Amino acid sequence: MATQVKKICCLGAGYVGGPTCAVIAYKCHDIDVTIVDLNDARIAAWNSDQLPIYEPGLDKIVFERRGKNLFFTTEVEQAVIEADLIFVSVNTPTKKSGLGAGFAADLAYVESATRQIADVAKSSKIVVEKSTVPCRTAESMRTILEANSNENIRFDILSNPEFLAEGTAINDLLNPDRVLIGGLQTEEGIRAQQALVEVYAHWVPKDRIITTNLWSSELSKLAANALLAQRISSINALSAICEATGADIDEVAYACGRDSRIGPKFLKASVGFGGSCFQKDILNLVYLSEQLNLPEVAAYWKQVVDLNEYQKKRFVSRVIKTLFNTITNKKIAILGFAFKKDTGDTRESAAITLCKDFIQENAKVRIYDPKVSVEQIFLDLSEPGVVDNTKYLKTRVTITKSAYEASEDADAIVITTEWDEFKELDFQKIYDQMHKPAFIFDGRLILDAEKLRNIGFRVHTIGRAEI
Ligand SMILES: NC(=O)c1ccc[n+]([C@@H]2O[C@H](COP(=O)([O-])OP(=O)(O)OC[C@H]3O[C@@H](n4cnc5c(N)ncnc54)[C@H](O)[C@@H]3O)[C@@H](O)[C@H]2O)c1
Ligand SMILES: O=c1ccn([C@@H]2O[C@H](COP(=O)(O)OP(=O)(O)O[C@H]3O[C@H](CO)[C@@H](O)[C@H](O)[C@H]3O)[C@@H](O)[C@H]2O)c(=O)[nH]1
Repeated sequence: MATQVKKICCLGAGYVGGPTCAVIAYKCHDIDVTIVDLNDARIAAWNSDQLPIYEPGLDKIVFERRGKNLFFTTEVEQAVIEADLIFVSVNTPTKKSGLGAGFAADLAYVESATRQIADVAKSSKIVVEKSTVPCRTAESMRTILEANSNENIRFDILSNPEFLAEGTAINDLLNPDRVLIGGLQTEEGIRAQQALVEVYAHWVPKDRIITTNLWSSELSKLAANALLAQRISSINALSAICEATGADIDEVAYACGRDSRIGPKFLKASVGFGGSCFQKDILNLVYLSEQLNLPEVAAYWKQVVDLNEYQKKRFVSRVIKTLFNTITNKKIAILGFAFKKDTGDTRESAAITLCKDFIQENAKVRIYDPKVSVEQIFLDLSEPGVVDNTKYLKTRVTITKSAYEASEDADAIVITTEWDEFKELDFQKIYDQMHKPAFIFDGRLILDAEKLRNIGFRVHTIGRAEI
């Protein structure tokens, strides 16, 4: 018989912990879900009308269950003591210093969360690794937890990586392609695995709940992200060939994607992938491969990230070259700052690299994004440690309230995020208020180039030759 889970605690109220556990509360009224975080402001926001993250459909779910079987608190100890299953959903950023800096995942938050559980638990717990971690991290967690268990307390450890994508998180959680649960293949491990299967089975068909051993589960998360990012780097590499030959990347992607072995998804050329996961997780895989003395494997995956950097730089060069090899004091309207549409998240957004490069070239950058705050944009563009960088930035960067305001007197528009509202803009109005020649660089292939050319724009699209 599987243990029945009645109380869940989630350590980490971020982009994953918040939506994931809110959906569990929404679908499992018989389970109490408490999401905890060390960050007071974040928890206060989860308890307010203005949630700390923007995600379509999230408000409805949180507002419906909050205070009933969904709770947000900074009282970590109490929540851990009461829970029978604990998700560890803390951040695992790339290490900035020390061994493996720039590649390895920083596991300090995972370890401290694990120690916290070991320190305060007074009864047996199922501990679930939700964060994305290097393969075999569960072993270190188990060692820490087992060193603190006794005849009255045992800890079972599971790996349950999250596959949601930002912007579609709620739909991804409500209708997942699969849920992956890895466990030790012992009697107790399998029992713990089944307990978590039963939680998801409240709404996920059982044939979509995959159970594997711990290490396959951990590695599958890194592998899935590496494979997805590899598709984008592949299509972006082809976009460079299209620009040089007259082939059209959307047509190439469509033609290739119609092969059922390839499939149509994740073949959209862009200014480069962003987000908190792809780069971090591939670098993590590169580091793991090197640690395993597999340098050829490491080099193979590293190329996916290198190509992504190349794509961003290639796009910047195209803009500068087209604007007569200088953008000094030219006004460039940047439409979109988030790393993709339908999120306010800017982590590793290609727009950051592009804006920094334009500022380096002394351009005046006017940025509009429907969901990213002014403070966040300045934070992303500032260079830590450089004195008065913010003061300088304010002379170069203007954040506007609309795409129209951003493009006033601009020399060029650069589309960096594929927000739907950019497709609906009145481009005649925009053209009329821009310097001439008026340039548009579509880094997301969302605009009708023909229509824009008829208005008078000079249009440059990623993956298409200049006309
Ligand atoms: N963002 C995504 O779309 C996504 C998707 C799948 C997996 N992941 C993975 O999930 C993990 C979390 O990502 P995220 O985007 O939610 O990160 P995040 O930074 O938004 O949230 C992590 C939260 O954990 C909190 N925290 C750290 N240590 C804690 C502790 N000991 N106790 C309580 N709270 C603590 C932090 O204050 C922070 O609010 C990462 O490993 C990430 O790779 C992220
Ligand atoms: O065809 C495509 C698809 C995506 N992107 C870009 O790739 C980045 C990542 O997009 P996406 O994968 O949709 O969003 P994430 O929220 O980063 O989700 C990825 O990373 C998560 C964190 O690990 C995983 O859980 C998800 O399964 C995985 O899709 C964004 O900049 C997109 O604009 C493209 O350029 N072309």
